[in-house]
Order: sequence, then structure tokens, then C-alpha cells
Amino acid sequence: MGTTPETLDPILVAIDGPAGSGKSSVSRAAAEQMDFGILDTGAAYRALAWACRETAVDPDSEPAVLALLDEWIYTISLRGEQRVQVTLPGGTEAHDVSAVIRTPEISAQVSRISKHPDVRVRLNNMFREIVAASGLPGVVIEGRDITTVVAPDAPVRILMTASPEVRATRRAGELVGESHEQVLADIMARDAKDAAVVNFLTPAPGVTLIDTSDMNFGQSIQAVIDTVDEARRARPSNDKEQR
Ligand SMILES: Nc1ncnc2c1ncn2[C@@H]1O[C@H](COP(=O)(O)OP(=O)(O)OP(=O)(O)O)[C@@H](O)[C@H]1O
Ligand SMILES: Nc1ccn([C@@H]2O[C@H](COP(=O)(O)O)[C@@H](O)[C@H]2O)c(=O)n1
Repeated sequence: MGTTPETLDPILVAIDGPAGSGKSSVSRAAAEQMDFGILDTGAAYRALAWACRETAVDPDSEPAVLALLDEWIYTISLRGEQRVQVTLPGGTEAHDVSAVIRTPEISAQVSRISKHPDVRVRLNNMFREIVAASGLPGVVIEGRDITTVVAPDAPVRILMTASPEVRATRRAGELVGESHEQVLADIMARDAKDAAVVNFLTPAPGVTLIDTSDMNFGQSIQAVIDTVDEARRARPSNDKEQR
């Protein structure tokens, strides 16, 4: 009540889950169907890992990573094809890192960045600012600590998971030259490192669990949309007030 159109907050759909659970692809498709934006928070951690590599910053040094964060410029699109751009400190060129941040080399390094508490605080503030400035009616925001830390008050909070075997099979399908065993080992190793920092393996109180192990892609999208619809039906007056 009493809000002006300029200050309306988007409806937030928070989604967490382990590596390869389908968070990004399912969230993106669900967001498109609902005409919401999508913020992939893992892209920022990945882009930071890339920026460390490019500038020879030690990813294990939190002060060095924080100094890099002071100087870099990071942008990500919330609609349409995802575009992630980074301008390095002292540079003028905005590098399109959308593809390179998905390589196994970056995936293997990114937990060295995300383990730093103050780096997380800085990135979490950046995520909140991106969402607030989006001007969109709704944003799906996905990662590892969205339901618990970044947006614990989001009206919709989902933990999306699938068995490690299923996740490795799906991921191996998109990586040329990587065996199922190698992909499974990589996924398990990354989950173990990440889970030491944030809990995304079990749902926090009030978080809806969506296990897609036995769902196809379309069914997984529908499960997210159904959860959003259910939450909207349960809170119609709040939705009206927000919008
Ligand atoms: N329910 C599903 N059925 C079939 N394939 C799926 C399903 N969900 C996701 N996939 C596929 O699994 C792969 C991994 O999904 P995605 O990249 O979205 O996972 P993620 O959780 O974002 O992973 P990461 O954390 O490593 O970025 C993609 O190829 C995606 O298309
Ligand atoms: N909220 C988040 C999101 C990501 N991370 C870290 O980034 C890595 C890459 O994330 P993907 O979703 O693209 O797989 C992930 O392994 C985490 O180390 C995070 O800590 N918190």
C-alpha cells in the first residue's frame, strides 16, 4: 500500500539446488513462460573466477578477490538470451564471457571464489540491486543460497534437486568428450566444496522441494509454475498490494 509505480518490488521466485539439477535451464524456461526475468547468480561467481584467471589474481586470497570486485564492471541480462559481460580493472573493453564461464575449467575453479564470506556478501548485495533495478514484474533468482540468504522472504522458495546419477547423465549429454564417470566425479566434488559454505542439499523450513529425477524437462518447468501459482493463490491480496 502506498507504493508508487517506480518503487514496486518484483515478485521474487527463489530457486536453489546442486550442480546440474536443472536450476538454470528450468528456471529460465519457467521465467519466460511467466514473463518474468531470470537472474542466474552462479554466473557472477563464474565470471569472477574467469576475471581472477585473466588478471592473475589468486582466487584463494579473499582480499585480492575483493580488490578485483572493487574494480570490475559486471553486467548480466535478465531477459532473452543470457549475456554476461565483464570489464576488467583498468580496461575499457566489455568482454562477453557468456560461453567461457560454462567451461569445465571455470567450473573446477569457482568454489575457490565462492568460499569467501565477504565476497558472498558483496555479490549478494549486487544481486539484490540488480533485481531491484530490473523494473520487471517478477524475477526468478537461482543459485545456492537464494532461499536462505539472498531472498529468505521471497513469496516462492524452491529447492530443485535430482539424484547425482541423473544430474551427471544430463550434464554429460551437453559436454563433448567428458565421460559420465568424470562428470559425476566433478559434480560431486563441486557440491561437496559448495555445501561446506551454504546448505542447498536439504530444503530450509518453508522451502518447496522439487525433485526432477523422474521428470522430463517440461514437467520440471510445470512444477515450478505450479508452485508459483499456488503461492499466488495463497497470497492474492499481497500480490495485488505489491503490483
Ligand atoms: N527435468 C529435466 N529433464 C531432462 N533434462 C533436464 C531436466 N532438467 C534439466 N535438464 C538438463 O540438464 C542439464 C543441466 O541443467 P542446468 O544447466 O539447468 O543445471 P544447473 O542446476 O543450472 O547446473 P549448474 O549448477 O552446474 O550450472 C541441461 O542440459 C538441462 O537441459
Ligand atoms: N548463489 C550461488 C550461486 C553460485 N555459487 C557458486 O558458483 C558456482 C557456479 O554456480 P552454478 O549455479 O552456475 O553452477 C557454484 O558451484 C558455487 O560455487 C554460490 O556459491 N552461490
